[in-house]
Order: sequence, then structure tokens, then C-alpha cells
Amino acid sequence: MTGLNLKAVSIKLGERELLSINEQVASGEVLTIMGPSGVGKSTLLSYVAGMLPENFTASGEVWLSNQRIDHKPAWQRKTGLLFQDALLFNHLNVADNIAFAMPEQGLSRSDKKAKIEQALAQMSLIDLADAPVQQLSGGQQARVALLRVLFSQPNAILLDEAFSKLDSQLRQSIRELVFFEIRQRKLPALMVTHDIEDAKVAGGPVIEVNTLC
Ligand SMILES: Nc1ncnc2c1ncn2[C@@H]1O[C@H](COP(=O)(O)OP(=O)(O)OP(=O)(O)O)[C@@H](O)[C@H]1O
Repeated sequence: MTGLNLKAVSIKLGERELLSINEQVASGEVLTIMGPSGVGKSTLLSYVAGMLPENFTASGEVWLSNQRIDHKPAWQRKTGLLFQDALLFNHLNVADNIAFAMPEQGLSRSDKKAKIEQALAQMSLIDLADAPVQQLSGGQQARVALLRVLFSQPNAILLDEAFSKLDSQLRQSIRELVFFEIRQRKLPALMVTHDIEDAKVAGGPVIEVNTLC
């Protein structure tokens, strides 16, 4: 299968199992993970991304695009993470924030910039390539963060409360944009959220994890 496959993944904090999950996510599908605070939802995303924090251990297998990735370093896994904060680099302008994530494809600096400017225009961020990111609104920053993730050419998208800091109108438009890109690019996605509306709009399966022991 070309999507994302979590085979008997179990996350432990010390000796205590926080969460276990056995799920497949098809390409272009968003699997929503809901559940009470502290059960390990964010930690699961960190594990899939290859950034399991200290104190946690995990077992099971993670497969992405028919490759087992759970033993690979984070940079080889090609997962794109979106958090509630855009986490842009304040010392770089918009274009350089996006260029930072682009894999080396032998493109000249000006070709890279042209590609980025085209993508910015498609996301209604025209003429912002040279702007410092601190000058952007929350919604603009969210779109730059999305572009940065997409330009990194990920094989999967991980959304951790990605829309929770946006006001309700912006939330609707940004999440529609994110889900559109996920479908369009046929990427499997895991979404952690406390908002059932996010899950409804995503349209994929929803699981409730509540194995807090
Ligand atoms: N580095 C760490 N060391 C020890 N414990 C941690 C560490 N990071 C998080 N925890 C604890 O591990 C548990 C799982 O955290 P996690 O953030 O994955 O939960 P969550 O389900 O995503 O919660 P929320 O819905 O509130 O975001 C929590 O009890 C948290 O306090």
C-alpha cells in the first residue's frame, strides 16, 4: 500500500503504555486522532516524524510508501509537520523560509525564487516573497508554513492542532486549503485535533484514543 501504515505502534512513557494504534491511512486521506489531553497523541506524531522525545519509547512498525521508516533518521522519513504555531524563522524573509525546506534539485537561486513566487501568488500571498515573516498576519504565516512543508516534498503530512490558533473564519479557509493540497498531492495525513469540525471537514476516518492507563 502506498499510504501510511502504523502496525501495532505502542508509545510508552517510562514503563507506562500511553497509547497503542494499528491503522492504515490511504494516500490523500486524513486520519483524525482525537482523545483526552495527555494520552500521547502529539508524541505519536513525533514518533512518526522520527523525533520521539527523551523519556519515551515506542515499538511497532511505521511504513510509508511501502518502506519501513521507523528505524530511519527524521530527515529520511520525509514527513511534513504542521503545528499550531507556524514556527517560521524570524531572521529569514518569506521566500527564504520556504527555500530552506526545498531539496537540492540543481535549481539556480533565481529559478527557486521564481517557483516560490508562483506558489505564493497561488496562495494569495503575492508580492510577499521579500517580506520579513514577523510582518505577516497569522493567516499569512499559516499559509507560508504550509508552503514550506509542501516545498519539502513530503510523503506524508502530520497535523498537530494545526488550526487551533486561527480565528474561526481563517480556520475554515486554511484547513480547506490544507486538505485540498493533501488530496491533490495524494499524501496520507495524520491529524491530531480536539475539534470535531476539523475531523468532519477532513472527511476521513476518526479514531478516539483513550488508553490512558
Ligand atoms: N519530554 C517529556 N518527558 C516526560 N513526559 C512528557 C514529555 N513530553 C510530554 N510528556 C507527557 O507525556 C504525556 C503525553 O503527552 P502528549 O503531548 O503526547 O499528549 P497529547 O495527547 O498530545 O495531549 P494534548 O491533547 O494535551 O496535546 C503527557 O502526560 C505529557 O505531560
